Amino acid sequence: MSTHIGAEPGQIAPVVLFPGDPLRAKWIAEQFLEDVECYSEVRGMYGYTGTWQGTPISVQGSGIGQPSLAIYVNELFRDYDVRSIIRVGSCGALNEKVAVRDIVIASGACTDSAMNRITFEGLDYAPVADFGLLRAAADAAPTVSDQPVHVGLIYSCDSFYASRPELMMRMVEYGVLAVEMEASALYTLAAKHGRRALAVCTVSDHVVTGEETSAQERQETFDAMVEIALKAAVSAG
Ligand SMILES: O=P(O)(O)O[C@H]1O[C@H](CO)[C@@H](O)[C@H]1O
Ligand SMILES: O=c1cc[nH]c(=O)[nH]1
Repeated sequence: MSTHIGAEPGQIAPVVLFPGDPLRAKWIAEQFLEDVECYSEVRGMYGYTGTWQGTPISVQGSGIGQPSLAIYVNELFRDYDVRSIIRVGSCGALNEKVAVRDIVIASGACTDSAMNRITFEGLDYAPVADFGLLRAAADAAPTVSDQPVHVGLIYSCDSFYASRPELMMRMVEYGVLAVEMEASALYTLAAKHGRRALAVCTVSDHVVTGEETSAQERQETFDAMVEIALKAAVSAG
């Protein structure tokens, strides 16, 4: 067992779907996987392993924010030899071309986090998705749903309630599509460990217009994102 995950070696599949919300992990396991076992309830950050169309898949909650996510990513790669992690998250749209309920596949993730600054000192590292997973997800998207899909940059922000929202809008001037709180650390740690990572997010609200989805809509639209992630995981091998 690792420090924060209560699984024995071998209980976690090589591919992990990785929502922020541990109850979304439970929902994904119940809705999409067969022969499911719960391998961890430590801190209520549920982890499950099952199969999807015959392929072993795990789903693990990451918690909110990069420090929390980084704990689980490090332990999944280091202690459980996980090969690929696909974040399935919610995000806020940042420009008028992206609408609520659209899907955003993050080719790269900007951040205001100090985590990379400490690692890279004065250098700016560019955290990017694994290209094989990215291509597989983009190819899978139209086969799953007719929800619009955007591939591009997102912004992993440390603050949900930003004290300086004008800085978030500066990201928009440079083509950033959406804001969430985890992908940048996920991509950086995957690079460090020589593993693969991707973030597929559903737009749950619009930061500019204030439009929001209802809880029921969130549940229904999250379906497509999960299916895209599962298809990408299987087809990218
Ligand atoms: O829905 P999840 O995956 O948690 O993702 C988004 O939702 C949380 C904020 O409400 C942050 O974790 C953000 O990244
Ligand atoms: O606006 C949003 C929506 C989801 N997640 C975020 O971090 N921000």
